[in-house]
Amino acid sequence: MLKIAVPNKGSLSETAAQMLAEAGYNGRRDPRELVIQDPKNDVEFFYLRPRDIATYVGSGALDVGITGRDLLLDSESPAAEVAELNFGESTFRFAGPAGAFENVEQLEGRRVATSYPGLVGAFLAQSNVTTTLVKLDGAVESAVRLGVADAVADVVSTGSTLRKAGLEIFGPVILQSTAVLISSGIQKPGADTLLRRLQGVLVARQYVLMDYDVPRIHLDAASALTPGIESPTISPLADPDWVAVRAMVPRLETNQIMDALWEVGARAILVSPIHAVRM
Ligand SMILES: Nc1ncnc2c1ncn2[C@@H]1O[C@H](COP(=O)(O)OP(=O)(O)OP(=O)(O)O)[C@@H](O)[C@H]1O
Ligand SMILES: O=P(O)(O)OC[C@H]1O[C@H](OP(=O)(O)OP(=O)(O)O)[C@H](O)[C@@H]1O
Ligand SMILES: [Mg+2]
Repeated sequence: MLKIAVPNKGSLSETAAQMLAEAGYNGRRDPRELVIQDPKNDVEFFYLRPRDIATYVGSGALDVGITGRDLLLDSESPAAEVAELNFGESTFRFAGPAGAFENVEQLEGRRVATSYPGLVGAFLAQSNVTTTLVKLDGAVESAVRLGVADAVADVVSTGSTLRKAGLEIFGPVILQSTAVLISSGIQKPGADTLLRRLQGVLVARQYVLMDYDVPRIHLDAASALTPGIESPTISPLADPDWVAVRAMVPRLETNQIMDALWEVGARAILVSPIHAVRM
């Protein structure tokens, strides 16, 4: 039975659970449940703190897991990143009081607060900068105002938490993070199926199905707008001068593509959601 680690709390937990449900796996109903078996799919889910997931997977106690790339690197676990999961996107940055710092070298001899001492320590060492790391559990943005650190290094998404704390980003991007699927490195039955199903969920979310009719003489122009993944499906219509076309198109480009198709003579343009995909 494949043992899968899933975040039990925090920013990643809801989307991770939703993706697994869309991928056809059983989820937990009670948020206090720690382990859930899904015998039909021959998998078992362990609900753990996202920060601990890389440790469990890296040790081989669990086979695969969903966590953040920043947490994986911070843990220094030997678990390997298998795929990006297109949620939980953030950057990891240094920040300090407005105007106080311009580059990472200016942190020499200063105090830097972070919940990611492994990640930040490795980055500073690589940059040949010696600092005192102040290890905090969260809300690190308050550390400067409260006088326990001169700067912070933390997860930034919209930047609003930093702004509210009167801090400004400076220096290089420490890391671009995203939710990732990680593996112990030992190939277990079911791991490939999990990956394929999750990738199917990502594609189903990113694409819609577009159908339209177009005069045969304009087919090349229309097909160029909707090349699909491999190539569009072209079907004959009762009227020999017209054809029907079906292709997957990126969800975010739906309206621009419909406008452009209309311009080249396509009509009866229909868009439908994709519920599941196996590429
Ligand atoms: N605002 C955010 N936007 C996107 N990703 C985030 C955000 N905050 C944290 N993350 C990501 O979530 C993961 C952190 O998991 P963690 O359990 O610490 O979540 P959290 O939201 O900080 O929860 P908590 O602080 O309540 O424990 C990291 O991979 C981090 O990059
Ligand atoms: O750039 P923003 O969109 O403001 O998001 C970034 C903030 O979100 C997370 O905080 P969280 O709410 O998880 O609290 P924590 O610091 O206690 O973990 C992260 O640690 C940052 O503080
Ligand atoms: Mg947090």
